[in-house]
Amino acid sequence: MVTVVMAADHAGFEMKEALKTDVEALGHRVLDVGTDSADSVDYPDFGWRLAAAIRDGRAERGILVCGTGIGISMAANREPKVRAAAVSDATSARLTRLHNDANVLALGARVIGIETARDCVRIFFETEFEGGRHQRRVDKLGLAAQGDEDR
Ligand SMILES: O=C(CO)[C@H](O)[C@H](O)[C@H](O)COP(=O)(O)O
Repeated sequence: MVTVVMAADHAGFEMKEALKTDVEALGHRVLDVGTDSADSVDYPDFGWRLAAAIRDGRAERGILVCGTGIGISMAANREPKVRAAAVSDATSARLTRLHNDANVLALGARVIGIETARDCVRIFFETEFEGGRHQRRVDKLGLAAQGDEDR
């Protein structure tokens, strides 16, 4: 069992509410940091709230929902401890666990339906990180951009 922090903007509110029961049915604890209605809000505020919970150790995993999953994951990924993947299909949900050790799943309520979202959530929690060559690459994700200035 892990604690899963969940956050959404107004576009993702309804999907976040629906997915809470899925997360609990998988045996995890939900920490809901809003939003709490379909009233219009700014997605960065909720991406940041989720990121703070991961940063402070109040949650090990997270789920984000906005219209596309993109804006809210961009905001959360400002925190180095967050590896949020915006995903629209089961294969991406599986591969982002296997290869990226994603700790946050970001979904788009205006892009996918609830059944696809449910599949992504289940696979996200069922799939273990593969490690090996992927560990070196994941370690680099925690660093500021750097490298060869000549190219
Ligand atoms: O952040 C987004 C795009 O990546 C989300 O889709 C937002 O939910 C969207 O921008 C909100 O738009 P709205 O017109 O204010 O509902």
